[in-house]
Amino acid sequence: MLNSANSPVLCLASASPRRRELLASIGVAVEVCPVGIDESVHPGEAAADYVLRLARAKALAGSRRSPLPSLGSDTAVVCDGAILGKPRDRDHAAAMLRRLAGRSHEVLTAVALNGQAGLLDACVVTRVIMRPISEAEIAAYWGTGEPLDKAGGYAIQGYAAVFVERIEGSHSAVVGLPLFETASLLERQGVPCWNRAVSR
Ligand SMILES: Cc1cn([C@H]2C[C@H](O)[C@@H](COP(=O)(O)OP(=O)(O)OP(=O)(O)O)O2)c(=O)[nH]c1=O
Repeated sequence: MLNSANSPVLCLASASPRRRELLASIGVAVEVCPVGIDESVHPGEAAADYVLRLARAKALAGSRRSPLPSLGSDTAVVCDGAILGKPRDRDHAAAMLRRLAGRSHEVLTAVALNGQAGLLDACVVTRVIMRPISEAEIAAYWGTGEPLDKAGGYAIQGYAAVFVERIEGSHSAVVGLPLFETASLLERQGVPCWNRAVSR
């Protein structure tokens, strides 16, 4: 019954295994089409504009690779208005975690879906509140290997869960794809999720 057991219904314009797993969790099987996009921030660009621009660009690039409806997404960690991308190295990762510890920051995730209804998008903001983190923990966390490919240098779905006191918003959005908003976009584009044949 679930699409995940059948043929792909969506082109996922992303190299992120998290996004593929999140879509599979709501019964959406994808064709993975990673696209190379310049992720530099434009001067003076607001964080929401930035993630939306990248999500749209990824979705459109996916549409050039596949005839299926195409989904792109982007996640950024924002602290005091500064966009924190992925850490370059150990020192950069440690500096990011020191900055995020003992306070709250925002995670912005945009999703764009190009399909029969055109290019539709949504942007979700989630507040993440972290407890203070010791220098020993910061050093040990680097050793887990988690920080490198994550915005802000941490993974809420992994070892960094012990640092996160609470969130206000969407857990799936922090991991890389806001599932509630994504399901709504899929429905508007006529792309089936697990509940397509069930009345609401
Ligand atoms: C904050 C946070 C981010 N992340 C991830 C989500 C995204 O995959 C990544 C941010 O980088 P993105 O550029 O949004 O995505 P990506 O490079 O992984 O994949 P692609 O551009 O091909 O779609 O950080 C977590 O997995 N957990 C977290 O807690």
